[in-house]
Amino acid sequence: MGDPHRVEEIIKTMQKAGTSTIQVISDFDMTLTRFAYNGKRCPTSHNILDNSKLISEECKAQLKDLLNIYYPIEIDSKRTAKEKLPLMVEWWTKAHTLLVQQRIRKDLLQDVVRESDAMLRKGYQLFFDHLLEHSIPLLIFSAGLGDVLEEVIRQAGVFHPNVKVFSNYMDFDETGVLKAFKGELIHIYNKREGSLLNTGHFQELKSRHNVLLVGDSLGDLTMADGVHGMENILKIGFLNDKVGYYWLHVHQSSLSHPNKPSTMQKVMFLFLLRSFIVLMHRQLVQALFKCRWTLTPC
Ligand SMILES: Nc1ccn([C@@H]2O[C@H](COP(=O)(O)O)[C@@H](O)[C@H]2O)c(=O)n1
Repeated sequence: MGDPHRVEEIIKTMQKAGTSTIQVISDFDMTLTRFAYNGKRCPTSHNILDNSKLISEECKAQLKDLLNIYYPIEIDSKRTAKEKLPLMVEWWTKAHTLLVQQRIRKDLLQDVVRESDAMLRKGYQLFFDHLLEHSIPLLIFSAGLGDVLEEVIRQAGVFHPNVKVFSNYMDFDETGVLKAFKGELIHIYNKREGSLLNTGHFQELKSRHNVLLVGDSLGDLTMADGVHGMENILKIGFLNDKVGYYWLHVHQSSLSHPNKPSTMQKVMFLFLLRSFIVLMHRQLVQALFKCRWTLTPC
């Protein structure tokens, strides 16, 4: 936390305002799902499909090549969002074109998810159930694959009525074969609540001015842009491998990412480290003395 006092203030204000004023906006991949389990990377909603039996070996190799080219760009903290945006659109477009060529069958998506290593984050049950219990809307904004991620949530038994997903959805033909993707492409830099509200489906959100925002990348920071009359926002970022301290640099007020230390913090740290070493040394000397006294017969 950049400013723990401010975070505490926000939490207290939100608690006082009550559950009827809150909405939760969350990213999906690597935020609601696990980043790794037993030392192994968990799949994104795209990866679930990419690595499945529905994709030919040749296509798998092509999708992997794309991942190897574009993922390092996605997490490169030296490039600006402006620089990355066209490249991300390029990645998503190429990958979706390849997926469409695979003639994926809708009725097999359930199996693919069941056979995958997809896993919701530890504590997900409590999180989803608690929001339902208090009728708090959970909006999931994902640049992943809507049909796949919905299935992950459904199979985990937490696709409650208060959960709304905003993502890339597949368009199937009358025989249930993938023919295209519906609507505007959603990538990591255009996830916004504003576009949802314009559809008129979520009028109830207009009275919810307090937001809990959860994500893991820079693009996720703007997911609440467009929330009407926002009063308080608490942003929680998961530090996976997307150099997360930038979250704090941008929004110092309410994040739980490790920050890049200031000079003052470095001086404090060195001072504390020195005090700790001196103390340990003293205790060690005392212990040695004590030891000698105990061992020496009177
Ligand atoms: N072909 C692709 C394209 C993107 N990804 C990953 O999906 C993530 C987006 O999903 P969110 O729920 O986090 O919005 C993104 O971080 C990409 O790394 C992919 O795996 N394959």
